[in-house]
Amino acid sequence: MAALQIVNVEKRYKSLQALGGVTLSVEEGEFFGLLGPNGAGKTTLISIIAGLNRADSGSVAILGHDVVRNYREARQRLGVVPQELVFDPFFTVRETLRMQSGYFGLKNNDKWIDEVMANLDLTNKADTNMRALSGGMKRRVLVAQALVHKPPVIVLDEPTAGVDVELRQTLWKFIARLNREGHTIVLTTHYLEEAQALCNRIAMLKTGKVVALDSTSALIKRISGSQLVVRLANGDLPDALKPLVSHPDELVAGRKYTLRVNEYTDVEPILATLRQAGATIEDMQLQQADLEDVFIQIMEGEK
Ligand SMILES: Nc1ncnc2c1ncn2[C@@H]1O[C@H](COP(=O)(O)OP(=O)(O)OP(=O)(O)O)[C@@H](O)[C@H]1O
Repeated sequence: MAALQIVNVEKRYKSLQALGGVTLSVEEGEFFGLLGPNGAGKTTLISIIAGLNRADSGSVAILGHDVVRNYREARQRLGVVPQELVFDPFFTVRETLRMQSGYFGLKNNDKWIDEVMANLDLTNKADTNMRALSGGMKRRVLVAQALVHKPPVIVLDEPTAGVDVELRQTLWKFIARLNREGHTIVLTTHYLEEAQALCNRIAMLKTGKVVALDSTSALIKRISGSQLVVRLANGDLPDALKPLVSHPDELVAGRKYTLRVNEYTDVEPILATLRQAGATIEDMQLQQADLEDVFIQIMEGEK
C-alpha cells in the first residue's frame, strides 16, 4: 500500500491555479523529495495532505486513509513539520510536546518525548518557555512536535530554511535514522544538495504541475556528460563558448562559467578557444552534473 497517494489534486485561489492536477504516489519506506521554485505549490499540497486545506478536486490518502473522509485515521499516521513557526509562547518545550501528545490521545509519552528531545539537542531547553528560544531552537521544537506520536509518514516543509549547519546535521541524522527504521519521509527543500544526498526519489513541481518524477539517480543521468567550470583571471568568455554556459546568470556576473561538455575530448578545444581569445584561466574544475543542473534544465523547460 502507498504511504501517500495523491490523485489528480486541483486547487485554485480565485483566478490562480495553485495545483493543476497533481498525481503521485510515495511508497512505504521511501525518502521522497518534493522540489520546485517559490510558488510552485509545494506548501499548498502539504497543507492538503495535512487536512489543513481542501482540494477542489482529486484525493489524497495516507496509508489508505482518505485525508478528508477519514481525517482522524489519516492524521494519526502523519507528522507534519510546517514552514511557519507558530507556538503558544507561554508553555515550555516539554509542555508543548505533552500537549501535542494529548492531542493524539497519548498520555504517558514522556519516554519518547525525552528521546526526541535528546535526538534534536533540546534536552537542556526542556523547561524553557517557547518565547525564550531562538528561531533555530523553535524549529527543533516544530520537528519534535511532528514526531511525538511516532507517525509512520513524516512530511517536512523546508525544515532547514535559515538554520545553522549544526542543526541541519542533527536533524538529518535523526530523520535518516527514522527512515532506516521504516518511516516514510517526504521533504521539500530549496537545498538541492540536501535533496540529492537524502532522497531516493524526487518529484519536481512547476506552477502546480508535476514536471519530473523519477529516482534521484535517473534524474541526474538525464543530464549527459559533465561540466567544465572555469574561472578567468582576465578577459571575457568568447562568443563561441557562450552556448555552452549552463547557468545564464553567469553570463551576466562574468568571470566564472560552467560549460557543458559531453566528453573529455571536448575540453581541449574549449581551452584553445580561450587561449586564442587572450583569456587567462585562474582556476578550472571538471564536475559531474548534479541535481541542481537537472532542476535548472527542467525548470527552464529544456528537457
Ligand atoms: N491562501 C492563499 N491565497 C491566495 N493565493 C495563495 C494562497 N496560498 C498560496 N497561494 C498562491 O498559490 C501559489 C502556490 O503557493 P505555495 O505556497 O503552495 O508554493 P510553494 O511551492 O510552497 O512556494 P515556496 O517555495 O515559496 O514556499 C503561489 O502563487 C501563492 O501565491
